[in-house]
Amino acid sequence: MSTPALAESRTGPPLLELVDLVTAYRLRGGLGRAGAEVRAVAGVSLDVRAGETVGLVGESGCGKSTIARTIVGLVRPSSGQVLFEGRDLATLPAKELRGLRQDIQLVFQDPYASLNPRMTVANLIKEAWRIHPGIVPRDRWDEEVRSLLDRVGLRPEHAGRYPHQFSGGQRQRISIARALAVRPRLIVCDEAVSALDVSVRAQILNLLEELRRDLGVAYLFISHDLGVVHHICDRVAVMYLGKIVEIGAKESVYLRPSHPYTRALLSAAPSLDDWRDGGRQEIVLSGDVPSPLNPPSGCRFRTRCRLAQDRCRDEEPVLLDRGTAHPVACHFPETDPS
Ligand SMILES: Nc1ncnc2c1ncn2[C@@H]1O[C@H](COP(=O)(O)OP(=O)(O)OP(=O)(O)O)[C@@H](O)[C@H]1O
Repeated sequence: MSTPALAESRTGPPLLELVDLVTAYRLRGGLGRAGAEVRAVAGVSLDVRAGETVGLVGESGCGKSTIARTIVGLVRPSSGQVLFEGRDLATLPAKELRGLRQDIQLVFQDPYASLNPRMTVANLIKEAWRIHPGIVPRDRWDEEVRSLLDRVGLRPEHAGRYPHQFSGGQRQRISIARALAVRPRLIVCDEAVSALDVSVRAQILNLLEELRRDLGVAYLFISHDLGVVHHICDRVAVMYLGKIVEIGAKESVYLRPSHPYTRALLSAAPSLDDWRDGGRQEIVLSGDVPSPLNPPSGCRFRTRCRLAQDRCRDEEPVLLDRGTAHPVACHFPETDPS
């Protein structure tokens, strides 16, 4: 359901730009690791343009949520930059930063955890206007709540109800309404549809797509589900152990994956069976994801890669167009159709 034209025309300036972003957590204690640093995001560059949907995929623990949390300011980058329309979030004066925080909203996997159970839907939405005054005049709040609920497919009478009175899909609609209340330019969706069953998931994806079409909102769409990302995104970035290993237009990455990790992920995604006509052999990844506390030398994927050679141990591959259809961080990318 994405717009093919957008995938090709990346002309405007970036709305969001991550420049060599590193985000590390310092461990507090236990097992002699106190003070050790987990580089959950280990040098990521990525951009999202206005009205675009960029997917970020990878196994659990590869750093996707840390990227989301860094973008919205819940954790601070250790180095590198998060730029919004060219402005560095780390160096902006507090007042400008507040305005900018309004432009970027986060929608989580578990809407129940992010919705205060003691507030009605109307108050949850109005709270956003209390935090960011000046968006909607107070005398229009009730009217605007009704219009937002309508926008996300809920009814006016839902305004007076509490989060526990809704289904999972409806709660995610409330989260989206609350995010939209501050008129964001970018919504970071962190596994936003992962907890929903298939039919509700499709409804929420269609809603996000509709909002993009009507309001021009852009998405950074984080998911471990390659089928969902294929459905909604224009571009896709594949992450492994804190780094992007392959990035490009969705059609290019899905039809011509070049990194052995991307190939393995795609081959193992059951939700893509319809799309690929059942033609792909599953590539089984051996071993576990290494700890980001002590990542392998050279290529981080080499300990699980069936194509690894000595060079992969000695030299870290950078993200480059290597005669592949799009940039890939691999010394030995595969270019034949898989
Ligand atoms: N607060 C924290 N303190 C220490 N380490 C953390 C913290 N949060 C995350 N990590 C570690 O950082 C790495 C990346 O975690 P992150 O949650 O960003 O990955 P993810 O790809 O979003 O995974 P998931 O889909 O399971 O949430 C993991 O190794 C995780 O254990």
